[in-house]
Amino acid sequence: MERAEPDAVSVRELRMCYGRTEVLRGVELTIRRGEIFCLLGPNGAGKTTMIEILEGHRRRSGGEVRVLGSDPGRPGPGWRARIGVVSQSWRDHAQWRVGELLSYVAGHYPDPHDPAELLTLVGLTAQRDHPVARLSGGQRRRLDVALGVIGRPELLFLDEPTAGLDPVARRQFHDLVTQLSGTEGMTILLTTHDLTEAERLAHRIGILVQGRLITTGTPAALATMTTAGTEVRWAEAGGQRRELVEDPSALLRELNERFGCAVPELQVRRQSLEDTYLDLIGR
Ligand SMILES: Nc1ncnc2c1ncn2[C@@H]1O[C@H](COP(=O)(O)OP(=O)(O)OP(=O)(O)O)[C@@H](O)[C@H]1O
Repeated sequence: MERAEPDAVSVRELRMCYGRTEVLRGVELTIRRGEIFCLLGPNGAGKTTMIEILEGHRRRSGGEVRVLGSDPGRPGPGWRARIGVVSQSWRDHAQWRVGELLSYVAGHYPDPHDPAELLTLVGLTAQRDHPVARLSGGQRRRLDVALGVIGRPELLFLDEPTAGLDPVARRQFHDLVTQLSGTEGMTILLTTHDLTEAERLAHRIGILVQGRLITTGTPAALATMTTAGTEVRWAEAGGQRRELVEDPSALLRELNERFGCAVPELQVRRQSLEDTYLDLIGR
């Protein structure tokens, strides 16, 4: 019955106060099944608080929340096994061996992944017999992810999953998330401060500022939301010229005619998600 719920997450008028400080102020959000949704926002905006409420780890002050059809504040039996949380608490299990820990956690789920296959998927086969304490930061992060998805969750929460990873490990992690979303049809909610990561991974992005979700949209739609689209720069008459245009073709033709084929110091740059983000949070 619960599985007939069309959306993975539905949030209406969500409010959260710590004492007298209001941290979430009427958040409205829907995440469709199978979506990778990325929550962006400055430090202290309320992202972790919101994720903890959706995971059922924090009691909200007000509003309606449904996660996989249930209220995470009062989940039904079996609900917790349907969500995956990538946590760092496994570091307390430093003496466990990687493969043993994964097999132990798999034993708590009705239909878990095969631990050996999952180790291959996250690139930790060579570390199967290593104690958790001996893993590097990036390897631990992969183990965190393996532990978060071992129970084949329908919805996975990732709070700043690539913080501290080097560029190669980060790219491998992106491939892993895309693969999990594609092959398992998993819904994924992640937070990050890396806008390139958000652009690369997310089907939709939401920007949370001071406890309010001020906009949601696809990365492409958000990138051109607050500006004309393309920035063209060139040098002329001893100075720098800059124009923002929706379609640069006409301007480029005009510059070519004016200068011949080599327009001095020509730069053409699409407006990025970062431009919109900085513009929106700066307002
Ligand atoms: N347990 C708590 N008690 C009191 N205030 C808290 C608690 N947890 C978070 N806060 C406050 O709530 C606000 C939102 O914090 P939260 O961690 O949700 O933000 P965030 O968007 O995840 O930030 P960051 O990007 O820095 O991780 C902050 O002002 C923080 O100081």
